[in-house]
Parts: sequence; structure tokens; C-alpha cells
Amino acid sequence: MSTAQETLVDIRGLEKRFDLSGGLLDQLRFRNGRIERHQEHVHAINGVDLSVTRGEALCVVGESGCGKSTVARTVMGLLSPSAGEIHYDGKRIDDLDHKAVLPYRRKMQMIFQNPYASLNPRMTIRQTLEEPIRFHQPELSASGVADKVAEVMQSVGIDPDWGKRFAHEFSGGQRQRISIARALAVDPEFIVADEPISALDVSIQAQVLNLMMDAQESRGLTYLFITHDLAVVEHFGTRVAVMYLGRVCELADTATLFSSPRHPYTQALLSAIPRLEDDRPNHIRLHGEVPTPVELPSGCVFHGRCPYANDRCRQEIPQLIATDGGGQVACHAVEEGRL
Ligand SMILES: Nc1ncnc2c1ncn2[C@@H]1O[C@H](COP(=O)(O)OP(=O)(O)OP(=O)(O)O)[C@@H](O)[C@H]1O
Repeated sequence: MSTAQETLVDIRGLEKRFDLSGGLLDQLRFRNGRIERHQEHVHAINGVDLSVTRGEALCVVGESGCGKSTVARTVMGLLSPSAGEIHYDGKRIDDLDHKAVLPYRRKMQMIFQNPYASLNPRMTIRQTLEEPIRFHQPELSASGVADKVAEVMQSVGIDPDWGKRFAHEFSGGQRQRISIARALAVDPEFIVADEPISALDVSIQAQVLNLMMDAQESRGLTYLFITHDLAVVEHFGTRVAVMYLGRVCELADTATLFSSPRHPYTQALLSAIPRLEDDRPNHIRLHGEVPTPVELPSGCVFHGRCPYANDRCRQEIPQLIATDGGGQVACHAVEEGRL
């Protein structure tokens, strides 16, 4: 199999800035006797490169605000990138017009965190599931659509006879199953799941996760799975990308990342997981807060909290380099053999 066939989604140099300055009047500042225009931005993602391999579940982890959801929404075309490119199955898609992007909209589906907000309360479940099928497969007959709805409801464990009910008649776990059914109804290849179980009761999180894994197996799906929950990653992920302040600082297959994390931030994240026998090497406790993404630190964005930072780290942005374990890490200390 060629590399082009293996890479389903390729994210290259992705950046997303949100403008914070409001209108022109809000942007004007009086400085040194002159009026200057001052625009503030949130630098939500700052040069993310990620390739998602067909058939894998690539988990993206990191603390709140590191840019995980912005990556998810930008890949799905819900936000336009400030810079960078998104390629799907070898074709650049971030610059396509509305019509040209439609076939990709069918292949790429999203599951959101909140199953309460993501289902239309005025539509029955049947209508909710029929809508995307009719949109993407207008050639299907009414009975074809009905069969498809019944099949997809069955596949997520919801009785097709409940199609006339509304979202509020279901529990949180059932609603998330319905959201998954809506994504699966158009036979996608690639699913971006943004914290799909974190709004659910702990007791049903595993069921929904298992449903997603079964769907991956039976339908050959590829996932980009956004989460802050490392236990979920360990269970679900083929590979893991760790983000800090809008950049990927480490990427590795799941077992390697958990057994021998290389980046000091990854080591600190994993140190935070409670374990019975805690004899892990490189146990790191982080001090200080994550800096604001409005004024990014120079050099490595992690340097202010890193026990290994030197002058180079304060000045030069580290790029991802290959590690012995087959992963990638963006860290001068690792590159220089100091860590
Ligand atoms: N529409 C927006 N306007 C301004 N800033 C935004 C917007 N959306 C996100 N941000 C900011 O961009 C940064 C990244 O946010 P994002 O939601 O992608 O992070 P996250 O890692 O998904 O966090 P969480 O786990 O809390 O959802 C944050 O500082 C956030 O406040």
C-alpha cells in the first residue's frame, strides 16, 4: 500500500487566530502621542502538522484551551484556517467552494460533546436521521431512506420503533447513540469526535466508547478523537498527539507514549494519572499556569514551565523530530540528549 493510500487526512501547518479586537474604534490606542491601530488575537492553533492514517483512531489530548476543538472544527470546515492546508485522501479541501466540498462533507462527519445541544428538539429521531440521508443521497427512494434509518438505529442499539419520539424522551447516553447514528447514516469514512463521552454519566461512557469501537471495526472508520481523558486514550487510541498551547509537542503510538513519554509536558500529563504503584521515572510536577494564547511566549511555548529549558528553548521554536520509539517530539532537550 502506498503512503498516499495510507494517509486519509493530512493537516499541514494549520493555524487559527481569533480576532479579539471588535470594531475599528475598539482597536484604536493612544500611544507615544499618536493614535495606533492595535489588533489582538487568540492564537488558538499555531502550526499543527498531523497525518491521520486510514483505519486508525488518532487521539488529540492536552489541557483545556490548548486548541483541540479548534483543530477539530477547522478540519471539519466549520472554521476556516488562518494559514495551512487540509488534505483528504490526497486532495486539498480547505479551499474548495461549497459545491466542490459536498462529497467530502458526506465522507467526514462529526460527533459533538453535548448530545443535548446537538439534536434538534423539534424533530423526531426519524426526521433527524432522514435529513442527512436525503441531503447526501437524494436518489434513494422513501423506502430506501426508511430502511437506512432502521438499519442505523439498530446498529447503535436504539429500537427503530422509537423513531417517532423526540430527543428529550431519551437519556444522555441514548441521545449520544442517536448522534452517532446521525453521523453513520451517510456512510462516512472519517469521524471527528470532540469529547464525545465527557458529558455522559461515567456508567455509560464505556458503552458509548465500545459502540464507537465496534462501528470502527465493522465500517472501517477512521477517527480523530478529541479528549482530555487519558484513560479513554489508553483504551481507544491507536496513536496520540499531545497538544500544548496550539502546537503538537509529541506524537506516538499509544503504548509507546504511555510507556516512554519523551516530551516533559507529556511526562507531566501522564504523572497526573493516579496509579497504584507509582515508580515511574521522570515524574514531573508542573508549576505555574499555561500562558495566554493572546501573547504567545517566544521559542518553545512550554519553556516557562519546563524544568529543562535553556536559552535555546526561550528563543527557538522546536520542530517535531523522529524519536527512537517511532514517534515524534518537539523538544530541544530531547534533541540535544539532555532528556
Ligand atoms: N470563537 C472563539 N473566539 C475567540 N477565542 C476562541 C474561540 N474559540 C476558541 N477560542 C480560544 O482558542 C483557544 C483554544 O480553544 P479550544 O476550544 O480549541 O481549546 P480546547 O483544547 O478544545 O479546550 P477545551 O478542552 O476546554 O474545549 C482557547 O484560548 C479559547 O479560549
